[in-house]
Amino acid sequence: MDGQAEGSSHRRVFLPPRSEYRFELEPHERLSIRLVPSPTQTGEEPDAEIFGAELVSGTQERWYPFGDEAKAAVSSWRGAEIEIAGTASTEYLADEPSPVYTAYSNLHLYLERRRIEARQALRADAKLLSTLAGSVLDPSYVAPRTTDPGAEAEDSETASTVYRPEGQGPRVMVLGPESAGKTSLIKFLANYALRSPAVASLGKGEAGRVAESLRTGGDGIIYPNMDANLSEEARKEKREEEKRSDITGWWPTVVNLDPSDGAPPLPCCLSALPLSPLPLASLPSPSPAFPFGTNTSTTGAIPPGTSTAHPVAPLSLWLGKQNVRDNERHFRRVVDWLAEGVERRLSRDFRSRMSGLLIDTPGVVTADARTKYAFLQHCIRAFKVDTIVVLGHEKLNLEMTKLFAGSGVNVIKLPKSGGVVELDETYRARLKALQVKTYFYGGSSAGGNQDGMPRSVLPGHADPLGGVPSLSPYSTTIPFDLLEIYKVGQESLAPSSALPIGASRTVTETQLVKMDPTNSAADQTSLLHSVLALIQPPRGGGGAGQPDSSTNPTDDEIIGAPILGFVHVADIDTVRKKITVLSPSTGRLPSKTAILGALDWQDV
Ligand SMILES: Nc1ncnc2c1ncn2[C@@H]1O[C@H](COP(=O)(O)OP(=O)(O)OP(=O)(O)O)[C@@H](O)[C@H]1O
Repeated sequence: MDGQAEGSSHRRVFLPPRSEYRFELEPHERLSIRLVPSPTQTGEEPDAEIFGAELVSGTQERWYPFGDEAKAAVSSWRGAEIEIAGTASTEYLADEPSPVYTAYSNLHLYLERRRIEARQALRADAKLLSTLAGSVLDPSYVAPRTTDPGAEAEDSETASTVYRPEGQGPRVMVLGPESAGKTSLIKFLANYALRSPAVASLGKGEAGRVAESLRTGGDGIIYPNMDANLSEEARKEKREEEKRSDITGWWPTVVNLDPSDGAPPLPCCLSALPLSPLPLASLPSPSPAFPFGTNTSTTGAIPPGTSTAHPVAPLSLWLGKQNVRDNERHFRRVVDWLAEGVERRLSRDFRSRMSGLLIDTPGVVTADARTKYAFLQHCIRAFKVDTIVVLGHEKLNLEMTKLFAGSGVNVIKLPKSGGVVELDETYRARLKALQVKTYFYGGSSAGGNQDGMPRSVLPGHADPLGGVPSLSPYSTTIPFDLLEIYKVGQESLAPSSALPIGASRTVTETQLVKMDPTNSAADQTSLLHSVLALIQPPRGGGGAGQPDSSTNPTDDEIIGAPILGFVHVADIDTVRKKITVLSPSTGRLPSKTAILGALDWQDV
């Protein structure tokens, strides 16, 4: 296709009502789609959406770009005509009915009812309201961490009794085998929630205050005495404005517990992404590198996009592995910390609380049945899941129903969509490399092909996919002893003679080990070309020229610390005892405390 004038491939496709047009892009293929504004055959307004994100037609042609091997489907309730530019080696109109129009939208309606009930409960509960609006948390509304470090899953039930369900929106977990369409369903449910005509407010005027807070650069969270300092006149003006602005749409939090390729912001992370219907209520699907919108917080370099919903203050923790089964005990610990972060948020942000959680999970494999899905059970308890959705897996559905019978957890079976694409290992490896590359170098537009030949830019492709600008990564050289790097659960390489008498050399699989690049050649080797997560220094950081910790932080302080950014280890100078790292933006690194995982990358 390279070198071919893509303008020649403009074509129109007619979508009958409740149909689905699917496409799958190969490497180097790009596509643009727009909704043609002409009325349907029955004279109705046409409509089209991609995983629940509406395509908007207007007087000006509005094109939606796709690339990076994106695979998706355009669905239409009333029927529509779409115009397509570019080529896709696979594209077809589905010949079987899509579950989007039946099972998936029914699920959304059920969740919508649950959110409205939660809103009613919140509006009616004065004590809870004052708690939520307060900056001081009432501990009775915060679920504590479910387990103590190292405790087994079975112990966790007793610890969760303090949790209060009042005013909680639905907490949905989507389960299924690999490539069941779990992430796509989460995106669909998130988009439908964001687009809802409901107003996530506590009553008249609340939405205006949220808007005001966001407009003035705040976090959109309403604190109790925010109005107290205003003059009477300013208050009156505000009340007037509040009447005018009612933000519609819920504020769901997507929790991603699947650290494999495609995880936001990078593989090996577990994240909670509180979504906001402002400025625009949709998570589009231009590239699989950003499955849930662009994530700005960890780079500091990417300005929030105006064309996509983006998370407000997302929380990412470092698992350091792409497969949760590689070290399940460690996974559970990270999950507990993430759940605690989410719980704190839901206790002070009423809109997130009433909107609920949408939890994406790694695909289950047959081996999980042997351990009774122990890691899933742990996550379900940690996040106080009340609705389990099983996508296209009879046995898993039966087993979940049995496991949670009588526990108040609702298990719902949904069909898998025929459009879901099985992704192979080489695709997954390319996606992982693309995510890392995009993090450091930003997006690349489709301005030229590999031979440097200019090619006609497809409509909508002048800017990089996802609106992520190109970045010029910055390299910093740091002495070994200034950067504290930890790794999880590997045997210490100290010679036995250096250990106290009687001490065993084994380090438990969840213990954190401080790396020693000065003395350990093995540590130097494992650091080179790795991507390190920089975490919030547990004890406040050490300032310029000083290491972050004077005393060793505890394991939990490190595991539970939010990720502030990532660096790539480009070079290790063993003679000068320095490490050269690449970061996406200039300026001081956000932290000098890092964790190593299994994520590495080389620019090829
Ligand atoms: N209806 C559809 N039409 C076309 N492509 C689709 C459709 N539904 C899903 N896909 C694509 O199929 C692929 C797999 O779907 P998805 O990522 O949702 O599955 P998953 O169950 O989350 O997979 P994993 O187990 O890898 O997490 C994705 O590239 C997605 O965009």
